[in-house]
Amino acid sequence: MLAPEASTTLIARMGARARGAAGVLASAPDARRAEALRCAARALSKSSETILAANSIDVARGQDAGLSAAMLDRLRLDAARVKAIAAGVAAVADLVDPVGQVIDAATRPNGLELTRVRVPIGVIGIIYESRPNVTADAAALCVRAGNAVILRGGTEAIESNRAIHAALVDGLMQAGLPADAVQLVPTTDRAAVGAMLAADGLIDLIIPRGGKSLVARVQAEARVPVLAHLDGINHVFVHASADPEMARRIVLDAKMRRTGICGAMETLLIDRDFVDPAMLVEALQQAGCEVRGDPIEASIGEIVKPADPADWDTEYLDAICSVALVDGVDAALAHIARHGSGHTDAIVAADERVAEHFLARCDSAIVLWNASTQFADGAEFGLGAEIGIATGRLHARGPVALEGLTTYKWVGRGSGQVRG
Ligand SMILES: NC(=O)C1=CN([C@@H]2O[C@H](COP(=O)(O)OP(=O)(O)OC[C@H]3O[C@@H](n4cnc5c(N)ncnc54)[C@H](OP(=O)(O)O)[C@@H]3O)[C@@H](O)[C@H]2O)C=CC1
Ligand SMILES: N[C@@H](CCC(=O)OP(=O)(O)O)C(=O)O
Repeated sequence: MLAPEASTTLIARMGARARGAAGVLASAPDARRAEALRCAARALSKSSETILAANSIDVARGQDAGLSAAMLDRLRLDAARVKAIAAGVAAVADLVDPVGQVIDAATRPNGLELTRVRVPIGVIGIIYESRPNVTADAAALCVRAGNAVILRGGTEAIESNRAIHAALVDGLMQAGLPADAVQLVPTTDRAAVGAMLAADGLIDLIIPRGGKSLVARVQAEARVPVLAHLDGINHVFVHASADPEMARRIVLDAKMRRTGICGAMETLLIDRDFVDPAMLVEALQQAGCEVRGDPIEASIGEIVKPADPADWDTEYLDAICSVALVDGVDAALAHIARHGSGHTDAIVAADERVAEHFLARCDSAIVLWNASTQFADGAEFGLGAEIGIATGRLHARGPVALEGLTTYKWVGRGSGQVRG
């Protein structure tokens, strides 16, 4: 266990080094930042065996600790996955540089020319789950957008993360950029997470990517601005006007394509006037999903397990789903407002007016009409990659990639104007 003062000192040192590196990155030419990522991609490929050996230590420890099959799958690497990680880093190098982009420009009546120009945020701290590919993805996106990053990955992935981090640093140094641009918190002690959350002035933005326990800690302790990437209690609402076959396909995909990702549907809301609610419930059950609902509602078919109040607020991340009948779109919106987590919610409807009402009123980061919630993904949105899905209310919502990792500044060009 680290004493709180020791973790504060550790993060303060890392933050100071990151600040120095952020200055270098922000002024480095685009080609240099891109080159660093290409070198890092090559270093990752070359270190494949070292990374896999480190990963096998993590996986063995995870097995001993009784990690679930889903968590072990997220943790485990093989040669193909390492290759995909390296390819992902190289792909970020090919994205268009956001730094220096002019967002808009105007000339004031007095002749003062104003532009808004994209700039890096500075030092970003990311706290994320035990999934080693996130170490490379997050670092690559931060560096490409001119930011230094402090990475705090999940405990179970520490050895894998150390090996991946070493390759990333190798790439930075080959391109003449500072190693301190990408730092990995060297301890798994959660005191370091607390120190990151309190590191105002050292870290400019914290991105917490995780579930309930992390949410609670961030809410209680964060003194640094937070771009929350939190849980996905996602809904699909099937309106009375929905085409039944389209509804069936979307509901099945939203729940069952991958049950363990944050974009999976957790609650199905069906309009009481929809033609065949039981068909949707049966389709889920036949696909192996446990459906929890109100067994008294005969029209939703045979419900083996009743839903209790906690179900509406549960992110199962598993082949389990809650289902409720609701009276129209406004009742669905009220349910989502009460129980949703601001991640991704969808409506299936043929009635355009109802769908547009839902899209306008549902206040989640991603709202979809006639499409599966599993599209919540940076690559699917054409962003090239993602840090994750931002679930808060700040400027960057939904899939966050390069643009979300920048801020802007106003640049004024005058010819001697004074305000007088
Ligand atoms: N919105 C998005 O983009 C994404 C959201 N998620 C969400 O993440 C969750 C699944 O991931 P899971 O593995 O359970 O993630 P956890 O929330 O358990 O862990 C994520 C990270 O937070 C840390 N952490 C958790 N609780 C605390 C605490 N109390 N104090 C300090 N650090 C803490 C963990 O550290 P430690 O190693 O010590 O446990 C880990 O580094 C789901 O809710 C999923 O929806 C996942 C991916 C993307
Ligand atoms: N947005 C990504 C998944 C992000 C995610 O949920 O990650 P994880 O919980 O670590 O498996 C996708 O749709 O593939």
